[in-house]
Amino acid sequence: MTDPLLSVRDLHVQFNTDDGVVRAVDGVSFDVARGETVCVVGESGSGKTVACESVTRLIPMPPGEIARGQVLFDGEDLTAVSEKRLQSIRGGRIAHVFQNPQSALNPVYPVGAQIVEAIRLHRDVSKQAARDRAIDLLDRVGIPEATARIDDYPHEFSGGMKQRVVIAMALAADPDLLVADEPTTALDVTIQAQILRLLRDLQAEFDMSIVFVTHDLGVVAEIADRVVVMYAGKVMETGSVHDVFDRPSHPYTKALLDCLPGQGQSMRPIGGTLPDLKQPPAGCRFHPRCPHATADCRAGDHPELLTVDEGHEVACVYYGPGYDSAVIRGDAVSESRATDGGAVVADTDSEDESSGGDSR
Ligand SMILES: Nc1ncnc2c1ncn2[C@@H]1O[C@H](COP(=O)(O)OP(=O)(O)OP(=O)(O)O)[C@@H](O)[C@H]1O
Ligand code: NI
Repeated sequence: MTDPLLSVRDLHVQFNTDDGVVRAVDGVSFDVARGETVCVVGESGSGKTVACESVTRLIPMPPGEIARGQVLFDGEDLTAVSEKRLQSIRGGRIAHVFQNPQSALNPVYPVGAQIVEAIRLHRDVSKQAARDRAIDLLDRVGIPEATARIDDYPHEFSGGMKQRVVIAMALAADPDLLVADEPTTALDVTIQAQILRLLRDLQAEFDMSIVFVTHDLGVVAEIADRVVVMYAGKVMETGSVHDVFDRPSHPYTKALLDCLPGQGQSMRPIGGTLPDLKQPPAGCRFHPRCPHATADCRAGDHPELLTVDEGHEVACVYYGPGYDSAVIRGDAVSESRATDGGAVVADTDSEDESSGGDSR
């Protein structure tokens, strides 16, 4: 097995504010293999952006601080390298794409000039060669008539087309890793789907790894190889997209999946709110909202990640000694569904039961 391209290890990122220390990322570890798409998912405020921006130290420091941990990129610890070294990696070997394409484009320059600049920043090529490559990139990301549009200004493109331009710019230096933070959230649904398909195609073509941040599990199903489920600064569950969708094993993951709109339903939020990251609850961060919480969940440290299947890890006491994980995984639920109508989970909804009990 080759080393992962990116290995985030025991990362602790905090914000030292007047009101106290916000522990936004609190001991997060995950790997990204070459050519792999890893989705980081979780509710708003769970630390997804802070974790991903810390990879290239994009968070404001101060008030931000990487208090502990390592970010190994191709074996080099990016938390320890010089700012100069980091600048050459940013936009070069690691490219970021953000939610709002507007913020990545300069309104006073034509898009082509901006892509040419991005290319020439990281590659020693002539202006003409860079311009040809810019046209090629615009074409590859699906801008129609790229040759004619290269000298257009950002405002002459629609939101979806602008995001394509930004993606072309991110690809300019042929990065090994693309970090995309909710790149489709601001776009309408059809455009979202097109951009996701585009990223999937480009990944294969450019042989990139992608870290994709989203709070939308529908998007995860669409593009992820592996998934990191975050909650309140912690990794709650991690595994392949099949592990997480077919055998969700943390009550939080299950709750997120239950929020996915089913037939004729709209998105439902999980009950309760995120904990205060300045004073997180003792024990499992999710216990105040968890229907299965026991005294063990309410005391001590947040549970360790435990391996439940190869490559599938869960931070929940139910996978430790003395507990029956079937209660969470639902093996017991489907059993009892067949016999007593599935009264194990608290949210028994009689209408759901009559329509087959499919709560997803
Ligand atoms: N500059 C800052 N100063 C203080 N706290 C911050 C700062 N930036 C982020 N935080 C806090 O860090 C926590 C994690 O935020 P983050 O943006 O990573 O969440 P997220 O999972 O990306 O959410 P979203 O889905 O809304 O983008 C939040 O509680 C947020 O308020
Ligand atoms: Ni975010």
